[in-house]
Amino acid sequence: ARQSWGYQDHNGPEVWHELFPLANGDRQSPIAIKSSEVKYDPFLRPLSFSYDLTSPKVILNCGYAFSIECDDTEDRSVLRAGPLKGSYRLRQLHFHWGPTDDYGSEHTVDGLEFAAELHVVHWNSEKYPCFVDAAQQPDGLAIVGVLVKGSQVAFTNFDPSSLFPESLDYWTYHGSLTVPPLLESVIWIVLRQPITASSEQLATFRSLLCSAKGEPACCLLSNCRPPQPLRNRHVRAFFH
Ligand SMILES: N/C(=N\S(N)(=O)=O)N1CCCC1
Ligand SMILES: [Zn+2]
Repeated sequence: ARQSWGYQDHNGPEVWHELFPLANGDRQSPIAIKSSEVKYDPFLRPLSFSYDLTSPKVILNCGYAFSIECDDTEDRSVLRAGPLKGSYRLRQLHFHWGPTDDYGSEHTVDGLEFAAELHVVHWNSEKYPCFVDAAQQPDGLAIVGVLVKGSQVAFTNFDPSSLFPESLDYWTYHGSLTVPPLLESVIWIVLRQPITASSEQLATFRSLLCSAKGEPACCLLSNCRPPQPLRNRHVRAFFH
């Protein structure tokens, strides 16, 4: 079915509220992280993840990005600890990017926009039977956001942790999906240290098509939602 929303003027983030009223909700994502306003939380634990190389199954164009979909029928690849209670099962990973290397990340840090952003999506498999159910719950999903800055870098294998930066320092806050249905079910864990991608890799992102087969080719030049109001939320830091 034709996608009802996208990133162009007629169907982009500024009009998502027309079809998805949650767009104006109180825990929307992404946000602009202001490092001077985050609060160190000594009770936050280090992230703990274990990813099985065989979990990723397919890579596909999901219309708003390309995503690597994983087999989440059992607890083979999980994320634990950090700000989380219990364990969250790997579902999929995908990227967001912009029309040039100057911007394209969804979260920003002290006004800094990065070239792109990786999202590694997990769901609370201890409390809920499946991703779709978990996505309706305030503690249903945990998404690791990895900022990507433009430059030359080697880039290899499917193990999502191969894409994590050296430091696992992170900020965390309660938010939402950044794409419709914008469900406010996400515990965001945004890593402080960015990874790097080459200009050629970012250009390849932009060559992805958002037009359906048989339609005139239309490239997905950008798929990043701008930061949303923080409202009555605090961002906690794992690091000093
Ligand atoms: N995780 C997601 N979006 S995002 N950009 O919040 O990570 N989704 C997973 C399936 C539908 C959207
Ligand atoms: Zn995303």
